[in-house]
Amino acid sequence: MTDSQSRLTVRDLRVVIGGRHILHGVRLDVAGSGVTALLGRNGAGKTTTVRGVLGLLPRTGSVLLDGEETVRTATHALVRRGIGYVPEDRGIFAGLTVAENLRLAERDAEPDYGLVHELFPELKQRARQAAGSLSGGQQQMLAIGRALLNGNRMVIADEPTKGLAPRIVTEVAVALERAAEAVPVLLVEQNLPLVRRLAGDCVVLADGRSAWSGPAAELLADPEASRGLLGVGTRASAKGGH
Ligand SMILES: Nc1ncnc2c1ncn2[C@@H]1O[C@H](COP(=O)(O)OP(=O)(O)OP(=O)(O)O)[C@@H](O)[C@H]1O
Repeated sequence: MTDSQSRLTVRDLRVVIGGRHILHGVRLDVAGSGVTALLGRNGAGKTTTVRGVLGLLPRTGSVLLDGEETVRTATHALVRRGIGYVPEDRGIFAGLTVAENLRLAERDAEPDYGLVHELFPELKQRARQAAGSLSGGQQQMLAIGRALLNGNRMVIADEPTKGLAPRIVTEVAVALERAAEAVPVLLVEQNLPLVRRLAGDCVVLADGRSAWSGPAAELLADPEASRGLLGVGTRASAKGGH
């Protein structure tokens, strides 16, 4: 890790939806480099945490981006301050071409197409193809590429490998690994072998709270802790993949 300061520091994040308390005080630090994984069983609150951080849901608590409080900052302003988002459903425009999807995401005066095309040469080759006709893996690469186009301070990717074939998961993993060389990544992920490969630190949520945080390797080396926190044995999940 080149930067010991947290890029994102979340404290006591609380979200209430329709009168129901979904997050009860999440604590999360995203390192200044590399991949930090956000883990937890289905329904633990991972997506709600991401949406809360981004201001897509009303939230209270503290969300510091490079030490600056953003908990009252609107989503559009937060995005301009440098958070790239790869949503769970990828959020690409199926009827537009690959190039048009990227152009729509341009924010900086000089968007970094060099980085995007270096990481994902296919996006250059398929520039004129309708995004809706791309494979799931290619669409994911478009979604990640779009988040890397601008000089972001960090990227948040919500389950980018969900539903992808194993070979494509490997491609997305390589892409994320390379993306994390350029910008710190907060990765929501259920694929534990992928977490083992990519993540430095991880935070595990349970019932809308942070239940564990520390080095991902440490958690995944402890089958009992993994089973208790994630509901899976790490050996079984290594075989099963997802
Ligand atoms: N819009 C909503 N209205 C009501 N309840 C919601 C809403 N969004 C999320 N929840 C509830 O909040 C809890 C956390 O959901 P969330 O999607 O954040 O979990 P998750 O950890 O991302 O799960 P998964 O791994 O299945 O995506 C769940 O019990 C879910 O049913």
